[in-house]
Amino acid sequence: MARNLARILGGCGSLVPFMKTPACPPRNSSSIPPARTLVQMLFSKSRDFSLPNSSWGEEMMRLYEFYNGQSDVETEGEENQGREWKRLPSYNRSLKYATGGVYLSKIIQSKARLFTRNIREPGAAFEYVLFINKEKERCVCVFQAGHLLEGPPGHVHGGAIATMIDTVTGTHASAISAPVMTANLNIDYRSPIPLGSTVLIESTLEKTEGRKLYISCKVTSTDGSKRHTDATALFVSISVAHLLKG
Ligand SMILES: CCCCCCCC/C=C\CCCCCCCC(=O)SCCNC(=O)CCNC(=O)[C@H](O)C(C)(C)COP(=O)(O)OP(=O)(O)OC[C@H]1O[C@@H](n2cnc3c(N)ncnc32)[C@H](O)[C@@H]1OP(=O)(O)O
Repeated sequence: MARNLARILGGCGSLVPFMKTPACPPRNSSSIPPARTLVQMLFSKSRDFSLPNSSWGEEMMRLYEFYNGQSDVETEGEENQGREWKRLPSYNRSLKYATGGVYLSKIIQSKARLFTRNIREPGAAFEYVLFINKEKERCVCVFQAGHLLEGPPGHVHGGAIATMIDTVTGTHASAISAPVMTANLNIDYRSPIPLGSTVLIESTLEKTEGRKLYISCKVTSTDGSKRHTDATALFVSISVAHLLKG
């Protein structure tokens, strides 16, 4: 299942064989990238945004190392090491493999990118890493909120918090039953989140009913002493055809 999610979450490099035309056709020869750049575009490995970068603060690094130390490292063809958690890689494309259809094909060839992984400046916006427990009952996300996410002065915008809750619960639901879409999201904002701080976002699978997955979520300070946000979410499993309607 985790491998299945990793496949869906995979990066844009692997889309290339499925594309009939270049992602951004050049208007004239002067806009053709140099050969070295083309080689990099075709063969470089997509950036995994869930790995540490220079913007991660002390608390972000401490928690990353804490959960990563309890996580299996995925290696091709090797047995799991039996640890409790697994880090979920994260790329700036939400789809790895095109499944056909003109609408989807247009999206893939467009500039569309996964919202939370769109801002390339390290530390500017959504810095996060997600871990899922092996039984998939729980996910934990370590989130550091950058300056572009300001809402009330010095604090994180409520929409940015909602985005992260949707991302964590949505990734959790996808790991259980991909693909899914958010049908309902309820949020109680209890205390503001200081900009630049690191918080924990934890999701729990409450129940499944046919195609419906009910997930609860809380955002707390990293020591658990402060409750920032509570949420509940309903996800519905969809067929890929649902996304092809346009
Ligand atoms: C190939 C794709 C792969 C994707 C994989 C991604 C991998 C992860 C990648 C990157 C990680 C980032 C993760 C981010 C996650 C973000 C997710 C979003 O933000 S999604 C965007 C916002 N959501 C919408 O735009 C939905 C719009 N709504 C719909 O499309 C439909 O309404 C939908 C799919 C939700 C349901 O439509 P129906 O036709 O399939 O099914 P019906 O029959 O209406 O509902 C099914 C059941 O759900 C209940 N239901 C539906 N909506 C409900 C609601 N709002 N409240 C309560 N119940 C509801 C119904 O009553 C029904 O229940 P009964 O089976 O009869 O018991």
